Amino acid sequence: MTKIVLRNVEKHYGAVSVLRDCNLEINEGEFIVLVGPSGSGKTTLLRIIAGLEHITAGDLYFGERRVNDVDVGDRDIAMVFQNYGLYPHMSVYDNMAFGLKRRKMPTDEIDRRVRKSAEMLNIAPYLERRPRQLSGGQRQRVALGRAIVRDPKVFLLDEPLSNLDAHLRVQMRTEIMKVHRAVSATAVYVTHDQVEALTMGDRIVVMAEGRIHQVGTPDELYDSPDNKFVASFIGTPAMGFFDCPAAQMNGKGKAALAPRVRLTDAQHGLLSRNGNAKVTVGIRPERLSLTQEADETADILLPGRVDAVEMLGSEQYVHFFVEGGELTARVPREQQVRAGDAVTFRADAKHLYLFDPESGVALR
Ligand SMILES: Nc1ncnc2c1ncn2[C@@H]1O[C@H](COP(=O)(O)OP(=O)(O)OP(=O)(O)O)[C@@H](O)[C@H]1O
Repeated sequence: MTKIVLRNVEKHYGAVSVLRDCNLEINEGEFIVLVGPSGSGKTTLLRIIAGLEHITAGDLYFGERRVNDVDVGDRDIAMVFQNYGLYPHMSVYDNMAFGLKRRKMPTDEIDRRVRKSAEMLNIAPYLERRPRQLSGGQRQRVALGRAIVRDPKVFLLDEPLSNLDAHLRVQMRTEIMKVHRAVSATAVYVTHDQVEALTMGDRIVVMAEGRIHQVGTPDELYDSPDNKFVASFIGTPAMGFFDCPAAQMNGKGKAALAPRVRLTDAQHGLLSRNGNAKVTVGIRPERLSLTQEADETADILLPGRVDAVEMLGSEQYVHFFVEGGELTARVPREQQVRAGDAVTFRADAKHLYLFDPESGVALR
């Protein structure tokens, strides 16, 4: 186990800046997930931790030791990749033993470690097979096994489940977390899938365009996103937004189709402190429910028109336009809603998120 610290890390390829001013502390034994859209710099950050990429500026520490210039082989890390990286001509056993043999570990110790890891990962019956004789899920277990036999201080995983089907992916998430607990190494896991991030991470690092936007526990990111990007990226279906003049937020509603927004006193205070003429309002889909236009009890009343309905079996996602934006609501399947319908949704003021429309920063 080791603590990993990044201070003001930058990565440029020539004139192209790929990572900008990245600061992060990963605690000993923690399972950290780097999540973000394609091209946000997750893999680059992971490869920097591995020592596969050089840092353009800034510092990287493993514990107290500055490792900017330490070779991959001297960092005591193990990596698991999306494409497994197994040797096709070797048996599962030899794939797992390979790294240990190269380090001249005694044969009986290698055997003990390979068999113990194979037991843990339920691949003991396949030790004599070649990788091509295994399913995708079994190959991924071998790749994990090869990493854990080395008993590394740091475990780096780059989209290890993205080649697996949806069902297997869910199963392997649990397996990986079990393995992590058993080996108690510090783990850094890259994914573009926010559900994977929320279910696996002790903490999550949300990245976009080479920057770290927010670091927090799944609850912190879900409940208190620092900006509109994090708010929209974390959560399925995604949070919807509409822009609203601050002056309209007095409970009256300007026109027949304008949202009626009756804020809490605290939210009014926030708006006047920030001095915004306009504000972006965000609402999570599970906080909206269908109501009538004349609903006098609602803090927030949102008349709109249905854009599309996604049926999911147990429930449906209703996407609807309101003045200033588009929202999504989770609606019980019994409630009949069709594209083109005029609808009115309600929400409680305490479930609103307020953002600066220019910068996207959450108002606090
Ligand atoms: N060797 C390189 N030379 C120039 N640009 C590069 C190089 N490697 C990566 N990049 C660029 O750096 C950016 C970040 O890439 P990176 O692979 O880290 O993103 P990512 O978040 O892991 O994306 P993905 O989820 O698609 O793998 C991308 O815009 C990519 O094109």
